[in-house]
Amino acid sequence: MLVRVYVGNIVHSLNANELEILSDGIVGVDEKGKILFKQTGSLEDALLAHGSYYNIDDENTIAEVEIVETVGNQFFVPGFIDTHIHASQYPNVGIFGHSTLLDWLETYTFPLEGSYTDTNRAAEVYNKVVSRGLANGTTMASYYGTIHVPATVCLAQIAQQLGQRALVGRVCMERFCPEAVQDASIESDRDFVDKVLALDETGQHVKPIITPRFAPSCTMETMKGLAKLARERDLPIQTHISENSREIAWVKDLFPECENYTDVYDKANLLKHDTVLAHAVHLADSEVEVIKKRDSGISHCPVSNASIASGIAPIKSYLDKNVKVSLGSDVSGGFTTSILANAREALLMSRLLSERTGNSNDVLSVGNVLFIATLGGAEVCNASNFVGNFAVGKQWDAQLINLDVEGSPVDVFSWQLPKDPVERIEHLVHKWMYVGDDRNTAKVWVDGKLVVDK
Ligand SMILES: Nc1nc2[nH]cnc2c(=O)[nH]1
Ligand SMILES: [Zn+2]
Repeated sequence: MLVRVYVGNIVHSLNANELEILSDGIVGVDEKGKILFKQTGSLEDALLAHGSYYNIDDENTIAEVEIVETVGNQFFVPGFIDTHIHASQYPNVGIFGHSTLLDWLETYTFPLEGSYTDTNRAAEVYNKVVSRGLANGTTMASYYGTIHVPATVCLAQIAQQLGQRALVGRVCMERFCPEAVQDASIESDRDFVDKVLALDETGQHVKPIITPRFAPSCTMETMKGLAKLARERDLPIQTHISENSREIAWVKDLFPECENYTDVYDKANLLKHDTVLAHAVHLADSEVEVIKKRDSGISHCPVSNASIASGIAPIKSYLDKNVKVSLGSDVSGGFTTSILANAREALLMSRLLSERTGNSNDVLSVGNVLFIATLGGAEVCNASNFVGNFAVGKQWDAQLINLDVEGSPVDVFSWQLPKDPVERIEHLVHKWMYVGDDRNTAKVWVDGKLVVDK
């Protein structure tokens, strides 16, 4: 049996507030990408202790050990999980003018999405967006495609081919948009679900996710039908919630029988343990309570929330209330696929919020945002039993970060580095968080397989 051993500087989240930083870490991974052991100390001792994994399989076969060791200013971190990205909107990144949500949808988004009757165009865009995400260290993403079944199945196939884990949603919408982007037929959803389930029987690589666009796009009856389908087939759900003030007022008008935005989804039975709610910028405390009670998760999309001027979500308070929180790029409301850029924006926005509220507790730490970028994402996508950090038994979904790479945007001054090895890695992580980009993502593994090697 081949065992790959990852050695050296290892950084991962244990929970929202605790980063484990090892300078002499050793993680052993089997051929199927499963983490067999994680410890510190001497490599020789570790290999001896786990002899049964690498010694002699039978009289003639000596199993192989492959070692990947960090050198210089390098460290391993878990792959990023982007819990909210519209793959179909990728051609529009950077193109949003002065719009805000509702006019942005009409002006830029619906016309582009309507064009995915052309599956060749979809394939071109989806190859690019999945590759770009992987190059930025995103090992798993929860995608919105469009209403089109062939194009959205194609997105699932491309993620599978390129080796990125993906939840893939056919967007369901039926009103307040051009006819070219209306299809709320449950038959389309059943067809889509069957086709994506057929691609991967484990559900750990690609899986369908039920996707009512947002409350204004669907009637209560349609949302109830989708919730029933998700529950019958044990599938996750994704939608948008409480992103923009005008949108919230509109939802109030459209659903006068409901107490608030969250109540619309609750009455539709859409809130469950694997429901991903994007944005959650302007929730009332009572709504946060309901989301927590249903064990649904939030996808925080800070770059999008700044770009189309939606507002600042109080993420630290959600974490303090033990609500599940993750990060989403929300391409193309957000102009980058980079979850590192979103983690940085989350940090900055939390500082602005704290200035406004006068509450220093609103400030997120680097550890907090690394958590929501990785393990938090796994929790929100109901995948934390197999990815999100380097716990024994999970799969090796990881990035090798190299601050010394040629052309690196980060300059490290060796005389400035703390002597203590753990503090030294912490210093490097902060440098990466604020100054780094995809040039520093040297290698990416999904399921133990190397999918990016720059
Ligand atoms: N950011 C964002 N919000 C939405 N609300 C409904 N649809 C969308 C979308 O495509 N992007
Ligand atoms: Zn969105």
